[in-house]
Amino acid sequence: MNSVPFDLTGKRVYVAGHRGMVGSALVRRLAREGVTIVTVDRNDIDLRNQAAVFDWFAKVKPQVVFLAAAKVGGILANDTLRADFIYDNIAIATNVIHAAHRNGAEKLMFLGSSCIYPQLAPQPLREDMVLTGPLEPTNEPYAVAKIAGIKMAEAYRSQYGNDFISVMPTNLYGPGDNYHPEHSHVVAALIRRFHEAKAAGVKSVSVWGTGTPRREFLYVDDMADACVYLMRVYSGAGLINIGAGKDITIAEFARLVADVVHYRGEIIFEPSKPDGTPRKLLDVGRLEELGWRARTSLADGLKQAYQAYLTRR
Ligand SMILES: NC(=O)C1=CN([C@@H]2O[C@H](COP(=O)(O)OP(=O)(O)OC[C@H]3O[C@@H](n4cnc5c(N)ncnc54)[C@H](OP(=O)(O)O)[C@@H]3O)[C@@H](O)[C@H]2O)C=CC1
Ligand SMILES: C[C@H]1O[C@H](OP(=O)(O)OP(=O)(O)OC[C@H]2O[C@@H](n3cnc4c(=O)[nH]c(N)nc43)[C@H](O)[C@@H]2O)[C@@H](O)[C@@H](O)C1=O
Repeated sequence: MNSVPFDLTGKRVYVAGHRGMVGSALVRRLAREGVTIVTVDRNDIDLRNQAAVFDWFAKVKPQVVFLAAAKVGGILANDTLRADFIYDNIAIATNVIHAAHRNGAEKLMFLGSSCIYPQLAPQPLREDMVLTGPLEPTNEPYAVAKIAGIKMAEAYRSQYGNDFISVMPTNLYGPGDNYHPEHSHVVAALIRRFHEAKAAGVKSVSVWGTGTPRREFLYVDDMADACVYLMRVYSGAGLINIGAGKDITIAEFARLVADVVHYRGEIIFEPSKPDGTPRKLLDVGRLEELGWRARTSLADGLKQAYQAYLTRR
């Protein structure tokens, strides 16, 4: 596996999706790197608009690109807004990756997701398991769009020699998360639901599904640190999983969140809501071989995430 030092110092670094949870964590993390961070608001450039993206790239010519922009959501959003998830995410990936190539970007990192792996693949999930089996139905459109982005990065490396890499993050949480009652991921959803139940003195709180699926959670500032680290040290066609290396059942996780929020009521499960894939623990062997490990424990991360929720603007 190639480990080629890439010096970020003094470079013009474009963070696509800079207002999002990962994008804002990347901006925080890159502030320590002596780079010129370049961003553009969605109201100015909709990354689904190819002409606008090509014009902007030709003017700004970012040297490095973190492609964190995407249509993102939890299991219910993915399962209901299926056309939006595939259209937006294929459009964003194709426009930004091609624009980076056309304008000579020295390096680009595409952010995929752990949902690209087959629904029932052996665990933990290794990077070579992509496309070895059927995908999880609830987020298949999103996963197909992410796989397209991965394949584009590989194809541009093969045909044009572009140094475009792809990383596969596990479930992420932390400051700047999306707290939408239906469309959020489980961490933000339960922080908000338990907090509101505590404030209202509600006797019980419902958690979707059976509580039996297992999930791995990585604090978003660890994710940003891993991305900057890999941008500096990794250059290759293969994917790199970014994870915490351990998982937990949703039932145990809900208990953890209730404890952090100090909610004392009952937790009841709603089996009519989708469980999604039973497990998606990432194999982080490649990441550790490259010298990076997650530092924030789930207990500490949840405390910080709850504080961020309480102080969010
Ligand atoms: N959250 C998670 O658990 C995981 C996330 N990922 C990946 O990490 C990346 C970031 O995710 P996350 O930070 O959670 O997502 P967010 O939804 O928090 O951020 C996504 C960002 O993309 C921007 N964006 C979306 N559509 C467009 C568009 N058409 N034009 C311009 N900008 C757009 C949004 O802008 P605006 O805010 O203005 O709408 C937002 O800033 C994504 O690629 C996602 O697939 C991977 C695995 C897990
Ligand atoms: C990152 C990943 O995120 C998505 O996949 P997911 O991991 O299934 O995402 P999730 O966080 O929404 O659910 C995790 C588990 O949690 C349970 N669960 C309980 N109660 C709530 C709840 O209130 N909200 C949500 N969302 N889930 C709940 C839920 O039933 C499921 O078993 C992909 O669409 C895709 O976007 C992707 O790549």
